[in-house]
Order: sequence, then C-alpha cells, then structure tokens
Amino acid sequence: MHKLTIHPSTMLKEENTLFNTIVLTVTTLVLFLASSILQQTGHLALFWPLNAVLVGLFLRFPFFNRPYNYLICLLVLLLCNAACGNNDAGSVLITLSNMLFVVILAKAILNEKKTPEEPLKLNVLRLYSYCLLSALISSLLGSYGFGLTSHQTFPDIYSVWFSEQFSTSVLVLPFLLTWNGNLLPQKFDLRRVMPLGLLILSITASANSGGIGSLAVTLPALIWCAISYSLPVTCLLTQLTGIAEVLMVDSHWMYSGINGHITQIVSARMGIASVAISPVMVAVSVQAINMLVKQLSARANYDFLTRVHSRFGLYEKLRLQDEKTVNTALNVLLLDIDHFKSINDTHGHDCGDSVLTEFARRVKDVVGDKGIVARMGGEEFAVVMPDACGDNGYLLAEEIRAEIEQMEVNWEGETLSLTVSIGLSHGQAARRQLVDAFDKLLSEADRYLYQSKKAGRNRTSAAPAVMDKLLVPSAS
Ligand SMILES: Nc1nc2c(ncn2[C@@H]2O[C@H](COP(=O)(O)OP(=O)(O)OP(=O)(O)O)[C@@H](O)[C@H]2O)c(=O)[nH]1
Repeated sequence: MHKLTIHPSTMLKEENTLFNTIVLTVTTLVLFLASSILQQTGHLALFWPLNAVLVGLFLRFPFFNRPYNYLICLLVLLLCNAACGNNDAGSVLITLSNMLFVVILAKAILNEKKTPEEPLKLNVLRLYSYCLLSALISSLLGSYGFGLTSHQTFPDIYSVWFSEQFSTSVLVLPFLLTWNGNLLPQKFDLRRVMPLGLLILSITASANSGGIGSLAVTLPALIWCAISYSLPVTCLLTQLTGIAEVLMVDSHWMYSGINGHITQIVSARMGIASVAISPVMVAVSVQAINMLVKQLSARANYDFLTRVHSRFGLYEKLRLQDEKTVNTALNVLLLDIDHFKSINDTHGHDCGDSVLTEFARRVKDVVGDKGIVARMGGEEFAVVMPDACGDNGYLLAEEIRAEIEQMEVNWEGETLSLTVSIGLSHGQAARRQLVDAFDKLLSEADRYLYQSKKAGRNRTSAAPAVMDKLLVPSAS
C-alpha cells in the first residue's frame, strides 16, 4: 500500500551516450555550485542537496547506473574542489563520502526492482531506512575527513553530518522520484487552494513561534495537502516546507554558535525528517486507494465477458449524461439472441461464451459512437441511442440484425450462425429525467421484443408510429 512507483524518465535517451555524459557532468557541476552557496566557509553545510539529487538522477535514468558514470561524478567533484583550493586529504575524503552516500542509496533502491519490464516499486518506509543507512555509513568517512582540519570532536561532527544527510535525502528524494512533469491542476478552483493556504499560514506560524515543537505545526496542513493533491505535489510541498524549516532552524542555531547547540540542531533535523514521512505515506495511500476505486468501478461498469457496459455501468453513464443534457429524444433497442440455449446445449457453455463475446463485438462495431451498448443479462443486450428520431433507431436495429444474420462463429471445426430479435422504443427525456425515461422505454422495448419473438424471431418490432412511417409491416 505504501509504495512509490518510480517510472524511468524519458527525457534522456540511453543511446545518446555523449550527450548523457555531458548532462551528468554539467548537473554535478551545477549541483556542487548550488550546494556550496549554502555552505559557510569552515562550517558544515546547512543543506547539501547534491548527494540526494544525484541519487534521484541515477534512479530516474537507470541507464546511468554504471561504474563509469559514478566515476565521472566523483571526478567532477574532485576537480570542483581542487578549483576551489580544497586539495587536502580531508576534502578528498569528504568528496569520497558524498559519492559513497550516492552509491549505497542508489544501489540499495535499484536492488528493489523485481523484473526489468515493471517499474520500480518502493515501500516508503524502506526508502527512509535506506536513507538512514546510507547516511549512517557515509557520514563516518565525511566526518573523519572534516575532522582532519576542524577543532570540533568527531561525535559532534558525525551527528551534524549524519542528520543533514538523512534529513536532506528524506526531503528531496520523494519528489524527485515521483515528479512526472505535471504539477498544475487542469482547472483552477478556490477550494483546492485552501490546503496550500493553510500550509503557508502554518509555516509562517512555525517561523514566528520558534522552539523545536513548532516544527510539527505544519503537519495537519501537510496531511490535508496529501489528501487533496497528487502525490508529486504533496512531495514537493513537503520538501519545500521541510527545507524552509531546516534552513530556519540551522541558521538560527548556527548564528548563535553551533558548538553549544548540536543536540538542538540534530534533534530538529531528525524531527523535520520524521514529520516529512507522514504526508508522503498518506499521499501514497490515497493514490493507491484512488487507483483501487478506479479499477473496481471499471469492473462494475463493464461486463467481464463481453467488455460492453454492464447494466450498472449503463445507468452510471446515463446519470452522467443526464447532468449535461437538457431535453433529448431517445431510442432504446433491446436485443435478444434467438435460440441461444440450444447453442449452449449442443456445443457447451464455453462455446456460448465465445458466441456472446463475438456478438457483442459486432454490435459495438455497428453502433460505433451512435449509442451505448450494454449487456443487460444472459443473452440480452440494450443499445441506447440519444439525440435521434425513431426512424434512425429502426435503421440501426436493422443494421445490427443484418450484421448478426451474416455473422459466422467457428467453434471446433464447425461454423455456427445466429439471428437476433429486437424490440425498439422511442420517446423524449426531459431535463434530469433521462434515467426515468430510459426505464419506461426499456419496458416498452421489452414488449416489442416479445412481439418479434412471437412473430418468428430475426426481426425488429417497434411502435406503430415508427413502423407506419417507414412502411414496414408490424410484427403483431
Ligand atoms: N454460455 C453462456 N450462457 C448463458 C450466459 N448467461 C445466460 N446464458 C444462457 O442463455 C440461455 C438463455 O436461454 P433462453 O432464455 O431460454 O432463451 P433462448 O434459448 O435464447 O430462446 P429465445 O430467446 O426464446 O429465442 C440459457 O440457457 C442460459 O443458461 C452466459 O454468460 N454464458
């Protein structure tokens, strides 16, 4: 249930090796510059997004996952550091630590892929535990490297380093892994903006009230966003909220001297990372529930065997149409395969199923976009044809009848043929009365279907008004 689906991005093509290498090099360079801006000289970084973004890149473009691509990133980072005058052993160890984080996290997540064909599905809790593990291991090396030129103790450096790596990856990765390039809603609705408004208010309140506890103030608004918006939007909002809080906390404690406040910084970062888990988990669950509801309603709306609308699906469709239509003419055709029982009795139930499927397919082909086809049960089908006069309904019924008459179904070397009897009714549906009008016309069509059966089958019967107009002899 709490699984993120990571779809490979199509923005880059695997075969453009040179171009991809340039993209990877430039991205690493830009990320290094952006992350360096957030770092004060001689201090640990407030926020170092480079590692997490690189992991995102390796996961969204799985073809990057080759040793030489990791080496390219390492080389770019070493050169960048050298260009900034950081040539000492400590800087090299720090760079190695950053790449160690990238390799451990990317490999651990990619290892979750079950089959090459299916997209990678990753449990949210596993994502967080992999972030924790990568941060715990890589921070050992980074803290040791930083300690070579720092007067701070290893445990202090380690706890700040680890908490930064963990909280940054937890905030940055969910959005990078779920972003599909589509964030804005299709239509603007004031009510949809309310969760975002509450989030902005709660961030402002959190910034003004201060104190570690204030970090959780944004949680209710983030949960509301998770229920209201798509998964990528929730991940983005969680990310932005978390980053704003990390920067607020870090800059507050940093400027008042990091040494005395390491416990507060670490606890705040871990708190922010833990708060960030909940909205993402809620959003993933909401997405899974929505998908399930969609699948279930598709199952209920369509007949499993013939893939035309089910009786329930037809009523749903009519209800939806009723909201849009004002006043409409309506033809209802009720179709019943003749002597269908004998097909079952002679050739078996499987043959009967196959005949039903082929019958429905042919009817759907003939009807096209002129109406809705539904299986009402057994070997009985309905066609609803809105916005048409009775003559058109009759012509369509005859077209269907002729198509079925010349249809052949091959079953175990035998060729079967069949016929269909049709009852047609025509009427008007007033605004918001489409379903009621359909119900009445359906029972009328049933009476005409009975007439067709009684008159010898393989024919269409309708109200005298329609038949007289077309000069067709009435069945009764
Ligand atoms: N194979 C198969 N048979 C079904 C299904 N649903 C209903 N039937 C069968 O359809 C047959 C309908 O038979 P009847 O209602 O007696 O009608 P008929 O034989 O078509 O005769 P007329 O309608 O009078 O021409 C029954 O034998 C049902 O068991 C189904 O999903 N698959």
